[in-house]
Amino acid sequence: MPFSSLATSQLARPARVARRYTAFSQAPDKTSSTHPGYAKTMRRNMSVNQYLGELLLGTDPAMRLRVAQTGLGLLLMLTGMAVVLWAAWALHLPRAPLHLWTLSSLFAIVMVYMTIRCGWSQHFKDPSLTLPQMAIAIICSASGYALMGPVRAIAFPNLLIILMFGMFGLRAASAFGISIFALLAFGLSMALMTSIDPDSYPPTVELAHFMMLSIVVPAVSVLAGRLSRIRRRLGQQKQELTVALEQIKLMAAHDDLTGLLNRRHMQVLLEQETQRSLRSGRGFCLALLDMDHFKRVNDRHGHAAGDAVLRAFANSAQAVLRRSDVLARWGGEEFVLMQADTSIEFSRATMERLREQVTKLELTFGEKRLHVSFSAGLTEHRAGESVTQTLERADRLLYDAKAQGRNRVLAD
Ligand SMILES: Nc1nc2c(ncn2[C@@H]2O[C@H](COP(=O)(O)OP(=O)(O)OP(=O)(O)O)[C@@H](O)[C@H]2O)c(=O)[nH]1
Repeated sequence: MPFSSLATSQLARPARVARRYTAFSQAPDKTSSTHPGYAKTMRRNMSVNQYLGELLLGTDPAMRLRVAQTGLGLLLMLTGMAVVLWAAWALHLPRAPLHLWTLSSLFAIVMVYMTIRCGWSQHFKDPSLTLPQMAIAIICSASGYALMGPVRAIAFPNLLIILMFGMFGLRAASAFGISIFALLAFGLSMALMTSIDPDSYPPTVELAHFMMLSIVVPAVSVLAGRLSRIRRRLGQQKQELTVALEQIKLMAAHDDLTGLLNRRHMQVLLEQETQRSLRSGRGFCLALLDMDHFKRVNDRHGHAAGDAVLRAFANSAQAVLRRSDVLARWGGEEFVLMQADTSIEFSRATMERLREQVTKLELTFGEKRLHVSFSAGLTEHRAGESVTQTLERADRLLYDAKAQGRNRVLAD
């Protein structure tokens, strides 16, 4: 090959490789997120996974958890059975009884799964069927022990797993009951095999097995019972914390004396309403209310009477206002009312109704009777302005209302 052609061919190679690479990289790759079919493929894959997940576990989160836990337990049983079958095959043990055992155990497993998955178990106090599941697994294990001959010791760790698995959810009495049941089932299996086949199941060995089980099984049940108590206590504490958190949230948002929203929370709501109004173009009305001559109430009747007046005002206001209206204690004897999606005319009418209602209030302190009133400045939030600007306008109107003799609502 002439040098020039060699050179050309050698030089041309990288270019071809590069072209091939480019062609390859530009080929429609369905696994690439830029490929138009990618989203569709992902959707299809997702839906297959979702479909299988929903078919096996269900959609209700509590049911999914229950079935998943049962599934894990059953999977362990299945793998245990596989080990037994393998050992039987390797040691040339009689197959027929083991196959019958495998089939009946599989039937029991499927029945348990179906009972939980189909929701039939929800009629019971414990929808996870912990005790029946454990009892079935123990019976399978004890009957397997009778068939496994030289490899029957496999059944012991299996029994411990069953006990550990189920006992987390059981109360101490049930945990104790099921461990007695396990001892009886294994004791029966051992006694039976000792009398039927003493060569493979020598009485001394079986007695030693049983004695060991009698020590280990109750010990596991005690430990599992303790764990279950800790778990229950943690659950209870979590519940108490949730309730406490709810109370704290409530207290953080409300005023102790009147039960109305407090200033901090109202400020958040006002900001939210301003943003909402900016997006929707629908305004809201704001009123600043202040009790008249409140200092005099305190001075003449005492601070407790002043507190009672504030509470009475809050109660009667809530009776007049709509559920969508938000009234908050702004501080001292001052309140803020926010009415969303409300015209100023409607808002003014509401304020007048409230004013009349409050003037009709009659509070008695011993011999003395007390009438109160409030003054208010009412305005509409204007698009684009801040809450502070709206509040300042309401405050100016309130000031004017006070200046004009009190017990009145001034709106702009
Ligand atoms: N009882 C009681 N009094 C309060 C509370 N918060 C504030 N006050 C009192 O409310 C009074 C407010 O008085 P001022 O601001 O002078 O106003 P006013 O007497 O209502 O007079 P005008 O507003 O001009 O009608 C003060 O005496 C405060 O001590 C409270 O929670 N309970």
